[in-house]
Amino acid sequence: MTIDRTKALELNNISVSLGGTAIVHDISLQLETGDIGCLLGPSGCGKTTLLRAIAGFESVTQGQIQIVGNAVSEPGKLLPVEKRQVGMVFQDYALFPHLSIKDNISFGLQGWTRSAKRKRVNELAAMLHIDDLLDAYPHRLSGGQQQRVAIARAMAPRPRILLLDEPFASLDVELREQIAAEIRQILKADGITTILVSHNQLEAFAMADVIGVMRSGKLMQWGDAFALYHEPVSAYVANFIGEGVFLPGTVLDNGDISTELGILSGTSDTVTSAKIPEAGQRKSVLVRPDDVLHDDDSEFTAKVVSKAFRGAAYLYTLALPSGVQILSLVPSHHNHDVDSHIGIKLDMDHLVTFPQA
Ligand SMILES: Nc1ncnc2c1ncn2[C@@H]1O[C@H](COP(=O)(O)OP(=O)(O)OP(=O)(O)O)[C@@H](O)[C@H]1O
Repeated sequence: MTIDRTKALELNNISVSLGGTAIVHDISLQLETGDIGCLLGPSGCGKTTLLRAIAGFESVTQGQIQIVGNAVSEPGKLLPVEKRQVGMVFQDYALFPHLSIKDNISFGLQGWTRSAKRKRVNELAAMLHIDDLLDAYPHRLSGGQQQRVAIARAMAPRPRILLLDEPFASLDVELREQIAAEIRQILKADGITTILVSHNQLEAFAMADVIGVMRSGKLMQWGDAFALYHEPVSAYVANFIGEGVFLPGTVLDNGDISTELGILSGTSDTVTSAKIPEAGQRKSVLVRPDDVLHDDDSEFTAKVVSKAFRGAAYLYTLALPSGVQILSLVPSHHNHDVDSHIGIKLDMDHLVTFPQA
């Protein structure tokens, strides 16, 4: 049986200006029904503006936004927010202080019968573990509890799309990843298509099926966490997602790349360019910390510059003889002193290279 994976959200080449300044440039993306997408990027890159355009608070100067196949925004057309069937959770949660939690959650359920309302409120309260708070008022709740209520309120009318703007921003940093994973399960159980804004990649990884990395109003890459980490399309995305360094290298006649840590072969440049690189070209090879293995028998050595304890592993910063520094993630029972020399080798199953800057 094929599952109907209708496009819940489609952005086709949209641009958005604020006060006459172009903020979002020519962005296209799609989200399937029930999927969770995350817009990730540094402060000021236009994530919130894009979310607001999807919600209907901002109009587009170019392109089209479709929600479940209906054009809701295009130049000259802006379907009002209340007609888009979107649910929203803002950073500050914006609960109604004079309403009980129960009434906050059922606020958007006008027109529902009393029993249908009660059923939906109880169902969401159970999912979000706020059942015992239904008669309380917002001021009595912790930040985490208020956030759950805000999410329940936005989910209640079964919106076509749920929009979350930095939903974990006011929670403790240690809690964020865990709560993101928990909220993901709840959204998935309810089948709600969601798009959230974040500048924290761990949050994005824990929560989203698809992640869009933004920079200066542009969408640099739209893909799952694996693709962003292992197949970044640009040096910017490679730098932004995960840790890693660029190891200088030179293309050999057979397409392999000669580097300070040996000759590297494997698919390279498949992502950045269809052309086979020419011999002699200088390249930057993306080396992730998990690509660098400790091996006492290796012909290559590096000096330990610093190390950071990460629980199960140490993240070592190592200096190669040329001075180039690389990172290596090593199980923490291998404890090497700073300034000592260790043998290392690369273990990479595919190469990601970029033209050398
Ligand atoms: N009304 C406005 N008029 C002109 N420029 C604006 C307006 N509102 C926001 N901007 C600018 O638009 C850019 C994008 O802002 P936006 O809030 O979308 O970014 P963001 O990626 O969500 O950032 P953050 O993570 O800090 O919230 C910023 O440079 C901001 O200064």
